[in-house]
Amino acid sequence: MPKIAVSGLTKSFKAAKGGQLPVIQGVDFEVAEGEFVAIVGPSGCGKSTLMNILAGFEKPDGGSLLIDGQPHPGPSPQGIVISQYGSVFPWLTVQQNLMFGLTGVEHGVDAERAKLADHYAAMVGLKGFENAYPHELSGGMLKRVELARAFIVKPEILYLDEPFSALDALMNLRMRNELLRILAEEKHTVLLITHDVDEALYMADRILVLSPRPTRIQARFELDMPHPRRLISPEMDQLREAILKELGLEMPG
Ligand SMILES: Nc1ncnc2c1ncn2[C@@H]1O[C@H](COP(=O)(O)OP(=O)(O)OP(=O)(O)O)[C@@H](O)[C@H]1O
Repeated sequence: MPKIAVSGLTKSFKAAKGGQLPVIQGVDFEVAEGEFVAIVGPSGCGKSTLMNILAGFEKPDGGSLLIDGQPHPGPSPQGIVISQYGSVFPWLTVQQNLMFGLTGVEHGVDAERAKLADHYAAMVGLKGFENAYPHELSGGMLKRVELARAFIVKPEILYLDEPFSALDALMNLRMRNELLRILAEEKHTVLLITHDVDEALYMADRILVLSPRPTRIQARFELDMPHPRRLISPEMDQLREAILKELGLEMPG
């Protein structure tokens, strides 16, 4: 059974000038457990709307969305979203931010939760910063706190909505490697929404290309390649060109 099964999904919004603005027009795909699927699409096509529906924050008008064969349970710790905007609490230390989501009895007493928080802080390279406040950290370090905060609750699905797009180019590349390293240790199902084709090529097992709004899936690409990947190779160049062509960007011959 697929982890996520989406079929015939549709969504419209009320348009500012009256009438309906169709945004999603019949999206179908499945994601297997442990698979990393990237969804790329042109600006304004409906990527964030699709992600909000997939993560359970928004209801579709039509179609079905099943998680483990069941109707979507809505937002829950089973599915964690990481977006470009960040969600770290500025008034809590790194350790307190990481402990925040550990509310279950299985997480034990405070001392055990603090130990778990420190383990995850170390996993994302923040050892020694457990007692630092967010304003004392760089943008890349804040992103690491967010990754740790997502992984510590052991979500079954990670929803990544342009997670690294607010970082500078070098930090963006670092965080891709960091994410892949953690995913190799702790297998999760991942859905990444991005406009960055290279980000998708670097990390995903499969890439779905969305059409302009009202969006549907226009093309699908399989990437049966081991990690770490070289972004410059004849195979990657061919894939990149094919995806950019689907997005309406022809490379000069
Ligand atoms: N709550 C809403 N009410 C009305 N219209 C909306 C709403 N949310 C999104 N839209 C419209 O739906 C369309 C798709 O928006 P969405 O943010 O999903 O696109 P996107 O592909 O994520 O965009 P970008 O690449 O620029 O981030 C846009 O035209 C937007 O104005």
